[in-house]
Amino acid sequence: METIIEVNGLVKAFGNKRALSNINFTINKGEIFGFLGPSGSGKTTTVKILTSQLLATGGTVNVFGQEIRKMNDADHKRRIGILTDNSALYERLTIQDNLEMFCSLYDVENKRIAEVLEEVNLANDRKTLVKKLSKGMKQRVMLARAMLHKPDLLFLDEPTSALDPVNTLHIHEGLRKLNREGTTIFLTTHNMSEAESLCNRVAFIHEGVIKTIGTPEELRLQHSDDSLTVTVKEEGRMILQQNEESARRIAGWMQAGKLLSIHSNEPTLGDIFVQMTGRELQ
Ligand SMILES: Nc1ncnc2c1ncn2[C@@H]1O[C@H](COP(=O)(O)OP(=O)(O)OP(=O)(O)O)[C@@H](O)[C@H]1O
Repeated sequence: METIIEVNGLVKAFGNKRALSNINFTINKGEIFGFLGPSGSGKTTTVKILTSQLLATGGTVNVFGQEIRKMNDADHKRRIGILTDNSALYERLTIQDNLEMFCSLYDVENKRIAEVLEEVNLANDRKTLVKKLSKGMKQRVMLARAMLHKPDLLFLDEPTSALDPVNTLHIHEGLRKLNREGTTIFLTTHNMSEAESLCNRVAFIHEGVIKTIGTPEELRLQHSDDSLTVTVKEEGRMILQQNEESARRIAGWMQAGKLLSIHSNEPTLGDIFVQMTGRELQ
């Protein structure tokens, strides 16, 4: 499997404040990797270091097999797409003109613009001036810009933070499509349902330390308490532990046609985050 990002012992300090402590992880080609943590946990700092906008204090970061500090050549930059809160747009130009400028910079044909605008649900707004757009629409234009050149690696810092649920779903579809076409995605979020629906693997970061890394499924299984919630006619809803006694009671309710629903109590990623850190993700 091809490694796209390899981070070893990453440390970042701002003066005497440590924002990141001994961060280690690897991301393989084709993954959608989620970096989950509450505000101030170190997500943006990590993205900035991985995209060479900020220098690390210690440790090593390799992207596409090359040390990030040596990654200045245009070819490498061309392979990366970035959406962060400091991605700027030209306010006095239209969406189309903004994207055309980026096309010429990255040697992409203008016809690609229609495709990305479709993916971010802005196909009918391409002639609108950026200064007239809402915050969520601007975020979608910035996302379109980051996707325009079909980068091998896409960094998204809170990509749907300003979006309503309908546009969030639309964007998720667009990101899955880009991922199927070969783009590896590194995504930061404090939205656990976004991580559950999009990410192959997630890392939990808290106060600059990675608490755990795994697939959402692995993490749910590791933290599941094996209990079941059952709803029974005339008796209501109850929680049962999985054992012989519960199996006998469930079989009895089934025979009597009284079992209305049964499901395992798997924790959400948000529940697991609280279990591990004592803090909510939001
Ligand atoms: N330029 C800076 N100077 C000093 N401290 C900084 C600087 N940038 C970030 N920090 C501190 O580093 C820590 C991590 O910040 P970071 O922006 O990476 O968090 P985050 O997880 O991205 O938060 P959010 O979800 O709010 O964007 C915070 O304590 C923050 O105050």
